[in-house]
Amino acid sequence: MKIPFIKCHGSGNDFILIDELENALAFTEEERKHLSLLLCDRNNGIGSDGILFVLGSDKAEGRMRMFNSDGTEAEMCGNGLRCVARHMIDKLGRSNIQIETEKAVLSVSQVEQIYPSIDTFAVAIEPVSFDVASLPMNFSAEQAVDVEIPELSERHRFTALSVPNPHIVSLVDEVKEEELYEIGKKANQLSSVFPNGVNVSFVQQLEQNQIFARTYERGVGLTNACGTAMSASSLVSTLLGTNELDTPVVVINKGGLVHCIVTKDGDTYRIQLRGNGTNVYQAVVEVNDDMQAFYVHSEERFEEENKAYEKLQNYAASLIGGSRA
Ligand SMILES: N[C@@H](CCC[C@H](N)C(=O)O)C(=O)O
Repeated sequence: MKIPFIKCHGSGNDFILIDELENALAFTEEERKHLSLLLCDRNNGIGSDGILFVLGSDKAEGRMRMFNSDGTEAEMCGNGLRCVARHMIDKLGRSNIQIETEKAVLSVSQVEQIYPSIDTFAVAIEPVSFDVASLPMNFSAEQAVDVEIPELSERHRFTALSVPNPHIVSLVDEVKEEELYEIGKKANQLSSVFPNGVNVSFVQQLEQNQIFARTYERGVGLTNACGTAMSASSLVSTLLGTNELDTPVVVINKGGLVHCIVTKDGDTYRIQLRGNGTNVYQAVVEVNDDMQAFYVHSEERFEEENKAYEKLQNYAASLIGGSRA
């Protein structure tokens, strides 16, 4: 079968976007899982953190389903939703639409650029809950805000929240990648505490309304950035750190930067995530019937937008004293 796709990314969190509706494809659940395992593989596949399947919806202009590279489906994907928003906005020629996701119908729009020449998309990250049952997480209280999880680490404190996929966030003085990898891996093997797994983030407050976030993603491992994690991290560092409500928090990540705006409406927190939705190339992948082999042809690259994105990446790296040269 021939499958047209777009290779795209949000903050370097990269995806294969397949529009099932546009291409008259209707995969079974097993096929979506198999395609994710086959195509996301960094060594033998196309290589990506996940697949974004775009489907029709009777509640919104479109529907997104997101599969991690290990073939599991996630409730939500913030960076992926920006890519799907861009795809649908380009397709429909409208700058404000709604996309159905597993847990909610979410507003997405094209907004003011966060950096010169970077088309920017704002997506709602909702619903947000601090109830441990919403992750789910087995814990001795209804919420786990700034608590120790001795099974995971004796050094760090964590806050658990769903946005609506499951996250734990730890504010640290310095993000140590190896330590994050170990804790993230352990958390995803600790089914007595996190029966459905969890995304684990380390967050460093750089200055007021500016943080650096790094995430070990459930179903993937360490990624350049995770949109829901950056949203969760902005909220947690607003509650426990020095960020302000209603003010863009600049979240620097390994793949660039985004802005997150946290608002409070009564007891409800809302987060808006703003950032790129960059297309790298589009192509057609031919997959054999048993989904064990594939061939990619007719690749068309989007050079200009990728050059523009490199400038954003260099700028983001300069903010944390790094260089991508
Ligand atoms: N990278 C995503 C999140 C993808 C899903 C996550 N790994 C999970 O299983 O919850 C994002 O940008 O939010």
